[in-house]
Amino acid sequence: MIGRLNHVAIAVPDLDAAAAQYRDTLGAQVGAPQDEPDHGVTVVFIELPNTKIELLHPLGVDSPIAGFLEKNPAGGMHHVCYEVDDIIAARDHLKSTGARVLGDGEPKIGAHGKPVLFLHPKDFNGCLIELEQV
Ligand SMILES: CC[C@H](C(=O)O)C(=O)SCCNC(=O)CCNC(=O)[C@H](O)C(C)(C)COP(=O)(O)OP(=O)(O)OC[C@H]1O[C@@H](n2cnc3c(N)ncnc32)[C@H](O)[C@@H]1OP(=O)(O)O
Ligand SMILES: [Co+2]
Repeated sequence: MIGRLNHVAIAVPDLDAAAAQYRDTLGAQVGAPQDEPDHGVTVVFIELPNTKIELLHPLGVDSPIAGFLEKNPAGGMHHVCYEVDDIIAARDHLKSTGARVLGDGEPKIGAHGKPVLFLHPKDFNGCLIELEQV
């Protein structure tokens, strides 16, 4: 069911500083910040030869990553995103296994304009999983 690793997300306390570090210190190809108000974050994507890094910073008052940054003020690995062919079939299969699908269970459009869903980290070895239909 899960396919390619689409991205690894890192929550950061200072988005501009983290983007500059990836661009200048690590010599990576860094995109422009994208506000995603529907998800409560601003994101910056870093293109790598085999996947992407997604830098995340809270946007708005009730960002879903605010609690994570309070617990991890220097930032930290936040989630991995796997690609799936059919996000509804994946969701229904996962729910049938007892996995918790976050939110109302309906996919939202993510940063790449594709449907995404999230699975509770406590159900997957402490790792927050995002699924993106490609
Ligand atoms: C523009 C979209 C973009 C894209 O790629 O397309 C994105 O990726 S948007 C990314 C931001 N959106 C989300 O993360 C949505 C899903 N996340 C959530 O709903 C919450 O973050 C949630 C429920 C995973 C955690 O929320 P919160 O921290 O407020 O809740 P708790 O304090 O109750 O946490 C419960 C428990 O889980 C641990 N936790 C929290 N976040 C993570 C994490 N990223 N990885 C691993 N574990 C996490 C937290 O420490 C609690 O553990 P406990 O032992 O009970 O203290
Ligand atoms: Co993501």
